[in-house]
Amino acid sequence: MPVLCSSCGDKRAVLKRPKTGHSLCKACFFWAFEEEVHQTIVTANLFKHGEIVGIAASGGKDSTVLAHVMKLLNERFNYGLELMLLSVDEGISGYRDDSLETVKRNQEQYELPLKIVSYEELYGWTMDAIVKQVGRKNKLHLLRRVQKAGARQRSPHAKVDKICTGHNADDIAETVVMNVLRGDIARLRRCTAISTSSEGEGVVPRCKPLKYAYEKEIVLYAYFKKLDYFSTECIYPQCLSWPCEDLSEGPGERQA
Ligand SMILES: Nc1ncnc2c1ncn2[C@@H]1O[C@H](COP(=O)(O)OP(=O)(O)OP(=O)(O)O)[C@@H](O)[C@H]1O
Repeated sequence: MPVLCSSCGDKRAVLKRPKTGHSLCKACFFWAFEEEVHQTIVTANLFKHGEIVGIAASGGKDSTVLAHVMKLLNERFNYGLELMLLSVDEGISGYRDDSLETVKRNQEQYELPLKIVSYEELYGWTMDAIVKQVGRKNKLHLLRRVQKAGARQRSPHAKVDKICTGHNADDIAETVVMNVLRGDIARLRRCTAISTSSEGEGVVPRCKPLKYAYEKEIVLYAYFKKLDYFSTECIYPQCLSWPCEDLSEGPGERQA
C-alpha cells in the first residue's frame, strides 16, 4: 500500500522529511520548505523592500537552491528585491571554472544578472598560484588571510545592499562544534547569527536565509526540483569553505 502524504492526504508520499519525520508528497514538501525559508526571512527581517540583494552563487547545491528559492519567494510574496547572482572566481582550474559554468546556466534559468569577481582581479593572485608559491603545507594560513580579505572586499565591486549565502543548519552546527573545541566564546556567539552584526565602512551586510534548513532537505529539494547544480568536491577542501561567521571583527586567524 502506498503511503499517502500526511499533509494533503491525497497524493502519494515520496519522502520522509528529515526535519519533522512527516511523509510528504512532492508539492507539500516544496511548499513546506519554501514556507520555512519565507518565515526565516520575515521573522529575522532580513531584507527591506527595494534593496539590491546579491546571492552568493558558487554553483553548488546550497547556493543554487538559495537562488531558486529567493527568486520564487521574491515573486510569491512581493518582497520587492532586486536580485542578482554574485560569484567569486578564486582561480582553481578544474573546479571553480567548471562550477562557474553552472552559475552561468543558472543565470539564464533564473533570468538574474550575474557578476563574477576574481581573486586575480582583486588581489593579483589566483588560488592555484598561491598554492604553487607557498606549497600545500603552508597554504592554509595564507589562504585564510586572502579569504578574510575577500569576505571584506568582494562586496563593493558588485554594488549591492546585502549579500545572502547558502549556509545551512548543518554548516552552522559544524562551526559551533569547531568553536567549542577551540574555546572561542566570542566567535561561538557570532557564528550562529543570521546576519552579520558589525557593518564597517564598505562592508556589505551578509545573511543566511537557509539558516534553519537541513542539508539533507536542501539536497532533496534540489533533486526533486531537478535543479542544475555542480557537485564535485574542491581540490583544496579545507581551504575553500566559505566562513559561515562574521569575519569583520573578533579574535585572530583560524588555526589550521
Ligand atoms: N566562489 C564563490 N562565489 C560565490 N559564493 C560562494 C563561493 N563559494 C562559496 N560561496 C557562498 O558561501 C556559501 C558556503 O560555501 P561553502 O563552500 O562553505 O559551502 P557549500 O555547502 O559547498 O555551499 P554550496 O553548496 O552553495 O557550494 C555558499 O552556499 C555560497 O553562498
